Amino acid sequence: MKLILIGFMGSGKTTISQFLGQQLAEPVLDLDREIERQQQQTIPQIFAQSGEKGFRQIEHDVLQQSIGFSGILATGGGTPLRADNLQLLRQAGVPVILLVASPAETYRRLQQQDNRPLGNKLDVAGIRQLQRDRQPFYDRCADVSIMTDDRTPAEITQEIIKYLQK
Ligand SMILES: Nc1ncnc2c1ncn2[C@@H]1O[C@H](COP(=O)(O)OP(=O)(O)OP(=O)(O)O)[C@@H](O)[C@H]1O
Ligand SMILES: O=C(O)C1=C[C@@H](O)[C@@H](O)[C@H](O)C1
Ligand SMILES: [Mg+2]
Repeated sequence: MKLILIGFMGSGKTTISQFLGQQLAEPVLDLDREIERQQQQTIPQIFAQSGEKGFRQIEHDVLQQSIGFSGILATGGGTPLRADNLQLLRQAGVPVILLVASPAETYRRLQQQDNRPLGNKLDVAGIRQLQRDRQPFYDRCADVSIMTDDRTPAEITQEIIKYLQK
């Protein structure tokens, strides 16, 4: 593993991981996509069948399998919430980068897709509250935090590369 991206839904983990993979010529593993591949179900289908509790257990198991992967790991928005996941992410011994977007920008981005069972029903106030609830978990995990509002994926990617070169 070369680096790990964490952050709230819509902060850009999946998008930025693809840019970083291109720029750094590293393979990319997206935890949500890997879960869907292994389960042969979409994330909404897993939530509908097994609930959030079932999803979190699958997420943990797939993270445990994936943590030895050498490349760029994009996590799910809730991955750092479990203490055992936090431990796995920290033990990887690579930079953990937190991507941040404001509630209004997050709302705007989440409108573009209907594949987040925990995000799609939230209004801006609901997003602000859930971000607040999760902030301590993200902070415990992250080495550095990067604001993504009003910046293109290419600009954010360059900032991360600069950080890695320091
Ligand atoms: N810097 C940015 N500026 C504008 N739009 C962006 C930016 N980064 C990502 N987006 C858009 O926001 C949406 C969410 O991005 P993405 O899927 O990468 O988020 P994510 O952090 O992986 O979310 P999740 O935790 O739900 O997997 C996408 O439609 C994407 O194109
Ligand atoms: O923030 C969350 O709890 C989630 C984020 C997504 O990446 C998915 O992992 C799933 O929709 C749950
Ligand atoms: Mg994603």
